Amino acid sequence: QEKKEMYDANYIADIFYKLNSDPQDPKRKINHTKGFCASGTFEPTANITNAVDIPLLKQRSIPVEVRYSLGGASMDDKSKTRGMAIRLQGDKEQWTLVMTNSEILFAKNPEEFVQFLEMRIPVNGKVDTEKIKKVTQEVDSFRNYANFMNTIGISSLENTPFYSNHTFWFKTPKQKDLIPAKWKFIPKDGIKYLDEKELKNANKDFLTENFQTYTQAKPIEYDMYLVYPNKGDATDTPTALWKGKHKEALVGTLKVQQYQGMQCNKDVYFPADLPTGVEAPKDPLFDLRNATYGITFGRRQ
Ligand code: HEM
Repeated sequence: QEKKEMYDANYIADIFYKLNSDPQDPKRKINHTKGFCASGTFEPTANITNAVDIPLLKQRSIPVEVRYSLGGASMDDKSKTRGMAIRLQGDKEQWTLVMTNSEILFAKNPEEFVQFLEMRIPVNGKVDTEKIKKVTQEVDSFRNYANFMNTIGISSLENTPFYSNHTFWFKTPKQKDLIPAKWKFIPKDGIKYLDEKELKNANKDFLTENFQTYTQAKPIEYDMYLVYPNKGDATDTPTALWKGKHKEALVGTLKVQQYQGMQCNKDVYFPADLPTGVEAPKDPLFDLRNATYGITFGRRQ
């Protein structure tokens, strides 16, 4: 029990600082550090509120702020993990969705989350890669995450999908109980990875460069789907990969049009910022996640 209480948001913020901070730039974001900002619109599917009772989605076109990022403190766009944080700014309500290009998180609880990060902190200037390899195979969540990441490649943003990881809870017009669903944003250009030649030609800022070139002609579009669990799919952990076919609902289309510089790198995006009709996940990490974002944002001020 004592151990559990140690792993609060402050403790986890400290770990991120040990892993990712830069003494030259002490006020930078310490996870998903490199990123850029964009804007666009979200156009809900007509009548989607017949499936889920979210009044925000009655608005025909909702302005959106977007922050694309790389995982960790990587400064190289040729790394694999991507983040997309978006804020739907409706006339009356807003909805912040904070996602990565992985369908699953690497940890099912605070203990695993801490273990995953702590083993990556250099000791006497050295990262213990042997230990990381060994523990990755030993812990189910770590191994499953590593296996998932091995199935994907390095992608440009118009070819990158983004996932909620967590299962959220949705109000429907007819049922009393909320229903569980994950969400995903699937690029209309399809999910594709850079081939060897493209990788060789890409530089460490290719994501921004590609985005700016692409959006001169047209927006990058993603279809947002709710994915409903099948019988037996776990809804109480961000580590569960829901395999096979699922019932889905097309919620709407995100169109990302305008590059907006780097100013939003200073901002924070709270995954618990939800509109009427959507409720928080019931897993052991969501609240801690939000509390940690608050702490690291606070330390930047
Ligand atoms: C469960 C799935 C998770 C996803 C999909 C996710 C995704 C992201 C993304 C996309 C960002 C960058 C947001 C931005 O653009 O500013 C971010 C930031 C961050 N994440 Fe997560 N994350 C997850 C879980 C967690 C958990 C469990 C923790 C810690 C308990 C955590 C700690 C952080 C921190 C400290 C930041 C920086 C926040 C800031 O200072 O602005 N993440 N995450």
